[in-house]
Amino acid sequence: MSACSGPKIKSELRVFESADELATDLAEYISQLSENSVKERGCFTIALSGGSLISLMRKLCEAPYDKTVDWTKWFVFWADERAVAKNHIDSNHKLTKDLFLSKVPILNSHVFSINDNVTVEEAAAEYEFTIRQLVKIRTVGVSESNDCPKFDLILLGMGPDGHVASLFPHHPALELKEEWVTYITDSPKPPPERITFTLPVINSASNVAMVAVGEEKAMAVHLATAGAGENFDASSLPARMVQPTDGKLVWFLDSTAASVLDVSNGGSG
Ligand SMILES: O=C1O[C@H](COP(=O)(O)O)[C@@H](O)[C@H](O)[C@H]1O
Repeated sequence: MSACSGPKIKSELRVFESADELATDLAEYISQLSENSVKERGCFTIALSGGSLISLMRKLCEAPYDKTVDWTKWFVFWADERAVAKNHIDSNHKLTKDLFLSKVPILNSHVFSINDNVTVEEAAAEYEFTIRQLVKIRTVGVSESNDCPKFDLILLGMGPDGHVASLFPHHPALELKEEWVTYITDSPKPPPERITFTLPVINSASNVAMVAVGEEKAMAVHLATAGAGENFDASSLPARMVQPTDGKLVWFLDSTAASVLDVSNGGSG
């Protein structure tokens, strides 16, 4: 692995020769954050995305983590979900259940999946209400800078277009300031209806990890991490808008996703 500080305050880039090496380090990173949060707060709140990220978490289900992580203290959320049935192939919940949740002893009552039996508008409102209740009792922390939830860790994948969670380039959802959770009905990537955390929630987390593998993401990685000119339109690249206010951002990249990194960023490519 080569590591370096990213261009923004409190960000770090980790570049790995292979996706397998990335998966090894990602498991260790998550397990360390879990241990710290359980020590400090008595629980660990983690929000997951879908896509390639979930298979990159595979080493967490193996030794030593299967036995060393305090799974009963985990509270699991989704940074975004597609509006399909929970047993549908496109469901982020199904993917997570098949590849991760079914392999570790996280309590069912600590898994906060998004309702697939109501409209996206209702599901978003219900999910936000649930999170508000958990913030009230401090299972989920609260940001010192605003009233947003402060998840211990939000894990984000990134599409080749730079989308994160279900926040897509130039979408009005990128502008939301008050909402914690919103819905969209016009996703450029199918399925069109989705529920997603807003940027204020993502940027209020204690830790955000951005995970990207594959050459098709190299240009988006470069643009999201490089210094930008004054005229750069941030909304053209949602990943660039991920800038935790008080938390720490770490990028996990394989060598192909890092292949266009600026040398000035310290990226080894
Ligand atoms: O549609 C989505 O795509 C992104 C990126 O997925 P990837 O397979 O290219 O890594 C994912 O992070 C998001 O959760 C998902 O809904």
